[in-house]
Amino acid sequence: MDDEVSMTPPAATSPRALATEAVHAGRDDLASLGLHAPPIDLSTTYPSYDSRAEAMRIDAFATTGARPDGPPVYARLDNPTTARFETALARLEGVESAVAFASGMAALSAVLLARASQGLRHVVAVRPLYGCSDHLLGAGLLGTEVTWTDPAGIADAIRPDTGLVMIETPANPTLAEIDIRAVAHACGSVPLLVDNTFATPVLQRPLEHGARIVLHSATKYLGGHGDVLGGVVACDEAFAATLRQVRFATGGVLHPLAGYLLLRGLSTLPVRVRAASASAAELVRRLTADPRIARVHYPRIGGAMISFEVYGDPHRVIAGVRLITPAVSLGSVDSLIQHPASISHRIVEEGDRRASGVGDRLLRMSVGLEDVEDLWADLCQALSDGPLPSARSAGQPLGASAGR
Ligand code: MET
Repeated sequence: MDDEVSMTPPAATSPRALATEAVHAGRDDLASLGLHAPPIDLSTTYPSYDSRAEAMRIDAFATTGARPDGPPVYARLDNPTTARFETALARLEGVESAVAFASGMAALSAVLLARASQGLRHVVAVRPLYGCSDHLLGAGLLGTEVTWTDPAGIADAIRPDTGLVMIETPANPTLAEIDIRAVAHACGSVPLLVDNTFATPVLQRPLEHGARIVLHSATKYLGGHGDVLGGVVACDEAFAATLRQVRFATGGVLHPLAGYLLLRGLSTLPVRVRAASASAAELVRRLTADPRIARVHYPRIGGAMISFEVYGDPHRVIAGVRLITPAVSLGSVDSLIQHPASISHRIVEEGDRRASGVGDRLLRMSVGLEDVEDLWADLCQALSDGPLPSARSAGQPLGASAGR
């Protein structure tokens, strides 16, 4: 009989493709554990008969912010199930580390607190951002001071106490795109944070273009099924260590069941994003040619999010859908539609909202995995409930923006 079979998987010899990482990252040790599905560790605390060793682990975490060596002492320090999701997301974004949080807003809060704790309270940001991100920066709830600018104004807006430049591209909800590389250059030594929730690492990896921090509402495409709330920051290990310390101090941890669901979501992320994007592109083509639609927004990089402005009453479209789910949020297997001025961007002051392109007739749709003909039929009947455009005869521009 052969000698014992090695329980250690052979080291990867070459970088793996994104689709492969999506399925395997964060799971590399499973075969050696004799497992197929990742185990879920629901422990809130971890027993130890050796208080001196526990004290050392606590000191090490307080000093370094590194993931604890051995049992995590307490679930606010670390969780092995969530850590699998963090490992996998970091791999997909092509960076050393990721730190997961209870929601996207908890993740953004931790970034702002981490920079403020380093004496860098000033943020430069470009609108539009997701409405609650805009509010968190602007309301000063965390002691942040924000300067809003356009991409060309970033370099001039940076001050000695600027700790962060923040953009979202494609933007929520207008799908406006920003040249990440150009902005990263303008940032100089100030870290650029890109909210990559809409694009996902399937379509865009901001760290490859000079961004230093990537933010996700994991609730959206990463989870992918509308049943898990979470947030995650991908970055280098030095900043991840600070984020873990902030997470420990403020308690915005991701529940391990959510960590499990997010890891499971990642495995189908590339397939879901590509399939939904194909349907979105087809809907964009049809909407662009439709006389009931004033304008269609769709980013050059593609994706499954579309926005469009109607001539008629946008609330009637929301009331009229029968297959598409009339709900805020995005990135689920089912299609969702919402009116940003009423919901996702309600919290942004009306003038700022309008000035950043979030008009009252704008609708945002997250295209899911239904058959595109069924989606089109539902959109058509919902649009038909509204009045036909009078503006069209006045020769107002029709058609898509943003590269279409
Ligand atoms: C609570 S409103 C928004 C949820 C989500 N971030 C969205 O843009 O739809």
